[in-house]
Amino acid sequence: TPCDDFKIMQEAWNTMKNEEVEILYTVFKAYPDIQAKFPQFVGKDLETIKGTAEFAVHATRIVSFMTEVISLLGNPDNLPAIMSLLSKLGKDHKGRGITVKQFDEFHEAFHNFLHTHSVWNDNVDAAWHCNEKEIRKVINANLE
Ligand code: HEM
Repeated sequence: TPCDDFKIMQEAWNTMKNEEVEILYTVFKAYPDIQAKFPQFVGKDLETIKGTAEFAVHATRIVSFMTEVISLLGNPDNLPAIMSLLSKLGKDHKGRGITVKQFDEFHEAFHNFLHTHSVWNDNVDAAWHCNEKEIRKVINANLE
């Protein structure tokens, strides 16, 4: 299955994973309701907060989480670790009042970011979608 092509997914991600600030900026720009859930960013001008240390710190938290999960893919021994990371992410965000709909929005904006990178192609896309589907299932089950 395309899910087994996790290596091409990891290689593609490695070329983008240090664009933390651009990734969070893309998401906030497309969906101000996501920005509004952050006590430290609510009501502030996105262009201004983009350059702050706080913004970089939080962007790096999110993107490092993705890197951690993506790195663990492909080894069945890592499945319990992946499940526990994703369940915790879902539960912690549920506790903050964040919805599946907002994760869908995040997902869509994040994909717009991914697709604008030259490394993206049909093989990366297939591997990404297959793995992501499984990942989202676990997060959603804990958000609901
Ligand atoms: C869907 C919209 C999302 C909203 C509204 C949201 C909101 C938040 C908020 C308010 C915090 C706490 C910030 C703080 O304490 O300074 C947080 C923490 C965090 N978020 Fe999100 N988040 C979203 C999606 C995501 C996604 C997609 C990921 C990763 C794939 C993620 C990863 C994290 C991590 C790793 C933390 C820090 C650990 C924690 O406290 O749970 N978030 N998020």
